[in-house]
Amino acid sequence: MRALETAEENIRRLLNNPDIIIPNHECCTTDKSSHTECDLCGTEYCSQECLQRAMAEYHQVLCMRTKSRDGSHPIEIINETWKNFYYPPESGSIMIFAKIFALINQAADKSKILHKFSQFCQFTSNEDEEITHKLLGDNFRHHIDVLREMFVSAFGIPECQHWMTPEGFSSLIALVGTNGQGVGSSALAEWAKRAGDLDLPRAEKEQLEEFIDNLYSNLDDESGGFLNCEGSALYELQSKINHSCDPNAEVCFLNGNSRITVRALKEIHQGDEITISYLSMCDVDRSRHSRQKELRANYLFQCQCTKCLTQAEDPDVTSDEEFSSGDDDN
Ligand SMILES: C[S@@+](CC[C@H](N)C(=O)[O-])C[C@H]1O[C@@H](n2cnc3c(N)ncnc32)[C@H](O)[C@@H]1O
Repeated sequence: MRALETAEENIRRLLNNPDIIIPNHECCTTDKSSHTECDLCGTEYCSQECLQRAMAEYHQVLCMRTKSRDGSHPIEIINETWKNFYYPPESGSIMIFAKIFALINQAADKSKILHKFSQFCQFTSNEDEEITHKLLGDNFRHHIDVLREMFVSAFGIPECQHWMTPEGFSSLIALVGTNGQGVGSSALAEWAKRAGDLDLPRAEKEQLEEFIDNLYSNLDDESGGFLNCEGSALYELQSKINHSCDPNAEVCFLNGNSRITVRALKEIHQGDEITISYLSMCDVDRSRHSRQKELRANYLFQCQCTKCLTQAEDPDVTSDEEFSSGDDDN
């Protein structure tokens, strides 16, 4: 998910203005001289190393083997269908399923990689709470079935039969839904961070900061928050970390790429459980009732963190500012 465009190309595209020039080009991390592509299908990679790794792990299965895009390849059909279901499509998030099937299909030792996936939580519902993951609810059921049939025809391999039934495919969706981590990389954000860190004379620094502020405010008007190369990723270790509404650590992307970091928010002693928040910074400050509602809908659990247990006697009130989903207050 490394951005392939330069920061300048990024801003020109997002503002639909081909004349914008950004200063301090040395802060842009995109190195086009290292870019390469798959000879057969033309998929672009940030480096030869990245292409070789993809080839070794999954690209031989995903490769369309032609550079012409006429919409008939199963991968194109899956992507197009996804875009029709969602806007903005963030089509990367459907490609994680294609990558999972391709990884297994291409692996020499299929049982080893299947074992890895079996280590992630993959419940579709929490029977004690009588709740089902919101992606699997009535509104989404038809979409899931359409996608399942497409995946069956594109990747129907014997080793993955357990995910090809309606229940099995739902459990795969729940696996990504409850363990997946959103990743966004943006050439502009990387440039802005590095440019902001430059050691410059005061007047020059203020001018640069003003330029960056203006860029972001224009971007907000033009494209909203949709700036990044976005997708979902599964991190084996990070997905083992439980949620707390008063976490002692947080997840961050220090380099603006897909390398994840878990950073302490307070002192953590030997033997303490490391916890992160599955809720956004803003949502984690809401009432216990609102937090639990969101965690039940998205992650299928009744939060047992220390903060929730301490607030167990609080009345079931919803925070003034409700979650953006606008769900019923159940
Ligand atoms: C991404 S996994 C976290 C790792 C998981 N505990 C494991 O053993 O693999 C998320 C699941 O962990 C459990 N979980 C995480 N935080 C929790 C909390 N605060 N209270 C209760 N269950 C929690 C829930 O079952 C949730 O669906």
